[in-house]
Amino acid sequence: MRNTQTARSVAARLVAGVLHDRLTLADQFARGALEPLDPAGRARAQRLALLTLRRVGPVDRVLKPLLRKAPPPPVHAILRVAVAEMLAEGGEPHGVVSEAVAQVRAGGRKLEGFAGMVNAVLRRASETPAADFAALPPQELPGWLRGRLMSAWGKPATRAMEAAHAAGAGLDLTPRDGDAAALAARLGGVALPTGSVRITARAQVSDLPGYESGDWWVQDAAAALPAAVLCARRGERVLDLCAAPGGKTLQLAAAGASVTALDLSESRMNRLRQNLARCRLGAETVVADALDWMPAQPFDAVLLDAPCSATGTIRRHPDLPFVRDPGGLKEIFGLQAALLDRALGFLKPGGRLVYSTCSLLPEEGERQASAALERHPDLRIEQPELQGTDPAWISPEGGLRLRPDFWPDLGALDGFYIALLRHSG
Ligand SMILES: C[S@@+](CC[C@H](N)C(=O)[O-])C[C@H]1O[C@@H](n2cnc3c(N)ncnc32)[C@H](O)[C@@H]1O
Repeated sequence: MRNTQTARSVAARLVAGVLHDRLTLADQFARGALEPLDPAGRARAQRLALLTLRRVGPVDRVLKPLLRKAPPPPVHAILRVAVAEMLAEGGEPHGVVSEAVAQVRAGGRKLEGFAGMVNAVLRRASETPAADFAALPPQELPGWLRGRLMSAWGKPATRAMEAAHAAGAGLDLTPRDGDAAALAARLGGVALPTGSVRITARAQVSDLPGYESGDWWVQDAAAALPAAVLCARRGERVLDLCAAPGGKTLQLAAAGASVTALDLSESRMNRLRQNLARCRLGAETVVADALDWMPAQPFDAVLLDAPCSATGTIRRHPDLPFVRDPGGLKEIFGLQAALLDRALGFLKPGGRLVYSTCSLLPEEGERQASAALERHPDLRIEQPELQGTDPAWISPEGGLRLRPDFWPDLGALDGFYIALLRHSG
């Protein structure tokens, strides 16, 4: 095959992998999908795939009237990536169209017959004014998730979340020394009200000043808040349960706590250890199932960042809605409740627990906290007091609800739920 190893062709294969084979981008990267490219090509292929997946709905609105029937998945993906590049990124039509045609020609006997159609369709698509494309409704969430979000948060909020998903996410950093203003000035970013730094310019993470010396780590502004709510103090014994790859462990260790980080996954725990080493921070690491493990001594505080649907992270992972379905949700809700009960048993009397999930579903947030209060009559929920958060984000039971339609002027944040729980004594 000729011409199959460009950023555009790899992007098209990634998009087909998500939309047709229902593979996450992470799975495809792990299988070596980016390997044929140099570092700049890899970054470009990822960017193009993300750009396309965030706009499949609008792209298909442009393509549908131009197609007599759906072409084979590899051709469809080439068309989708090309339309996204031309209409959302201002890609120069001549170059985009001729490479798309070359990709189809290089696709062997099954695909080469589509070259003429691809040429004609993309030329017509390129005539769409960019402003008309930008005005199309954003990519909709799949029905199972959209329905749940509509009933939890209402139609306007769900639409606003879809718009935030389409807009994507900047690069958020957590400063090791907590000085967001200084780090923002050093890197040309913006200090966010909650203490994270947002980099809006395109940047290669490992090229940014302070990466090697571990002066900061990548962490969405919302993901930085569970540890902020826990507010670990120097010398406290803190358990980070479900810890890997360790963004929250780094925060707890940077606060001076004596941290035990536990996770089920050895490979993810290795990433946590690498992150600790880069940031010159220390923690005890344990690879174990939290449901079987027993600590030698109870803890002052526990942070339980439970496994979840990850529906709060679609800004960063636009592949998720296409590959996930509601199957398995009940099981994960049950695991969250079991982990919460287990984690409460690891606390000293009067100790505190932060329960968090990067989910938009109340079943993984508000309802888990309320159900825990019912199961444990001596448990109470304390309202978190955090700089930069809006009092309207406190939900009726007292937890903190974060959604991607919040902070529209600052570039949004991931969806999260955070509750601070304490035994009465
Ligand atoms: C949401 S992620 C944690 C992210 C992490 N807290 C951070 O800030 O980087 C959930 C983690 O739970 C771990 N996990 C799932 N089930 C577990 C169990 N039964 N015991 C321990 N860890 C578990 C997964 O391996 C995964 O790393």
